[in-house]
Amino acid sequence: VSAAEKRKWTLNDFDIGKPLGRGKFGHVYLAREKMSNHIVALKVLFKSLKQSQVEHQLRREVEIQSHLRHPNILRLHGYFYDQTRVYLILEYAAKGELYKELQKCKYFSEKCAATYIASLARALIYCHEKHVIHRDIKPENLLVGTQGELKIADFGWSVHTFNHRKTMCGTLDYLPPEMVESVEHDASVDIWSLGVLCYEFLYGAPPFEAKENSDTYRRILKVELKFPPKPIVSSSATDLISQMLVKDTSQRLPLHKLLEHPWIVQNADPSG
Ligand SMILES: Cn1ncc2ncnc(NCCc3cnc(NC(=O)Nc4cccc(C(F)(F)F)c4)s3)c21
Repeated sequence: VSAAEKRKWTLNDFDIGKPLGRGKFGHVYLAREKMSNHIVALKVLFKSLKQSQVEHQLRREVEIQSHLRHPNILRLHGYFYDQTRVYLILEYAAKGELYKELQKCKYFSEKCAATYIASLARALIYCHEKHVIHRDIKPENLLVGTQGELKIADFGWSVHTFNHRKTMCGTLDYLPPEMVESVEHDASVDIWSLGVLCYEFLYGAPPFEAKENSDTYRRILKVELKFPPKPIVSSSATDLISQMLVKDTSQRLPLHKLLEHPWIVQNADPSG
């Protein structure tokens, strides 16, 4: 871990700037580290989040993040706490939250959507090579950097897959079904989420959206996938989405095959 990540930070190491957004569990501010003049995003977790509770999860997030260095993954430099709050020191994504851009323009062009999906696929291939599954890929967790590049943020819910095996290396015998079930899920959960995201980028809403959660749940389990007539979307795009939103995890299009799919090859801007 770099020296910066090890040192003990305090709030008065930073000048606090404008609010950037209110994420789950806390607010995010623009901030400048006084000594280096480095611009960062500082996430201040709500007091309600007892330090003890989040401490281990934060430590795991920092641990996972410390192994990840990728242009499409937002850096978490470290965290610190004072008597009242916990603070996360994050890379600043100058163009903010992707979901706000999606709300504004309703849906993205095929070229824009393909470029975003390709860069996310590359970032997820990188994560999976490091046995990290994000598990929470959605517009709210995607930020935009100065060059318009996507940054996957918030690994607060990600897992190191071999952790499971490590804890399970002895035996699965004593695990209840739900734990065995969760051990089952693997990197292919991120392929499914990327397929949902691709659909939402092109149509402006996720494929299984329904008023009631129970309906959404049923539609996901049935993979009730329908492509609306408007906006007009190419058949190669719907072909790609259909290969990702597959119930059988082993049949989902692997991420490296996604990068070779005609829709990506013909539409994604290689610079990402
Ligand atoms: C809005 N916005 N605009 C520009 C910009 N630039 C950078 N960042 C922004 N927003 C913050 C994005 C995040 C990245 N990583 C996160 N990580 C996290 O929030 N982790 C986390 C939360 C609560 C509890 C726990 C715990 F303790 F339970 F583990 C862990 S949030 C920006």
